[in-house]
Amino acid sequence: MATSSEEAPLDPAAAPPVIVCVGMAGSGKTTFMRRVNSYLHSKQKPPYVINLDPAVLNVPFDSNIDIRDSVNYEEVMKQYNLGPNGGILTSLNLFATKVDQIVNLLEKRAKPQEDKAPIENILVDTPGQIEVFVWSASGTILLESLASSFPTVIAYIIDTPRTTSTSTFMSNMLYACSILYKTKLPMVLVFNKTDVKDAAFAKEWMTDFEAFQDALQRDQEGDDMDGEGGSSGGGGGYMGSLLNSMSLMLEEFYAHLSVVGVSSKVGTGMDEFFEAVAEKKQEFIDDYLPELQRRRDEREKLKKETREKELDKMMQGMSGLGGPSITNAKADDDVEVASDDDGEDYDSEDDAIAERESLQARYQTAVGDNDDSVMADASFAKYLHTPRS
Ligand SMILES: Nc1nc2c(ncn2[C@@H]2O[C@H](COP(=O)(O)OP(=O)(O)OP(=O)(O)O)[C@@H](O)[C@H]2O)c(=O)[nH]1
Repeated sequence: MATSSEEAPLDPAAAPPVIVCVGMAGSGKTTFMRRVNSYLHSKQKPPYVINLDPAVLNVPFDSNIDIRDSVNYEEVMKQYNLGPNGGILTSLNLFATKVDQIVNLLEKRAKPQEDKAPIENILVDTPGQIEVFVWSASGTILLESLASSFPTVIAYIIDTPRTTSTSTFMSNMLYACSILYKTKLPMVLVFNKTDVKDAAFAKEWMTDFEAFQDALQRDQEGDDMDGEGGSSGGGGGYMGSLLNSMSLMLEEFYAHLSVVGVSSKVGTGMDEFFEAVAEKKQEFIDDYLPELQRRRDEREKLKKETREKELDKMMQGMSGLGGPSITNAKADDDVEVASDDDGEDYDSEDDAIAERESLQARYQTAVGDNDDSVMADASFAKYLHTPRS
């Protein structure tokens, strides 16, 4: 029987976009996800929701795939003796081993089916600790796997009222910039909580360098009034000139972003957000997909070269066994090293077996059937269900 991976790949233009929501703790990421979810439901286009935050207590919307159904975060911390961040990271690592299953399932759901309409949007919620997700190997694997089948867009959520000083604004922009360069995916900047503070100031700072200069000046004056060097913005002295140069440097970065203002609480800005997602989806197809393909080809080439090198080495080794070597000294060395290695291997073999067994036991607990399992069930597919309610 043909597996989904053998079936015709999805046409990127017809494939649903994957919207990956990232944002600092308290930026309103969960509220935003809830709003987007209900907006799409109101348009009769229910999204496919994936929760990748193993530590979240309550998700105020139904998710189709929930990392918590597969990995027991508390148990991971206990079993591996980890803190909260290590627990999230290890949970993501365990979950990342199942990414092929997820992508296969999403590919199936994105194609027309007899009984179900194909999904039109895939929403992904990520852990509040951005760095754990964005900078971890498993985060990269998850994102790359999704991006290899679907146009993937990052929605970076920003707390607008807390970004009104030039220095916090710049910190946020640098963070967004680092995420963009790390993930290499198109990004929509979502200025949230616009019911409290309009995002016009931020849009202006991103498009008009002089407006940012004026704001810097104002922050500096504010700091001077504080007397102590102040904390309102950090526009003065060394900080002032640093912010100045950075805003110049970031001009190119701003040019590649879509910026929208939303209020997750009130519900404004949703149409603009989806327009931005459509724009970034097209950008993904035009710019990112060829780049992704180039990287994939490069990786394949490298793998092939390594394989050929190994094969070469092996063939040389085999021909060395066939008769007297013309480079005896080298051959002697080789034998010596080999026998040394053998001895060491034998000694450490017991350790290796013990280590393997203990790892095996932990892994068993992680994925196994016992009650302490950190993986709620090894037969993962059964958790890839439709919304619960
Ligand atoms: N006024 C206003 N408040 C908002 C908005 N969106 C979120 N909030 C509030 O911001 C706070 C944080 O929102 P969350 O959605 O929990 O933020 P989060 O980024 O998921 O936070 P973590 O769960 O800590 O990662 C809550 O008190 C929300 O009610 C908004 O658009 N307007």
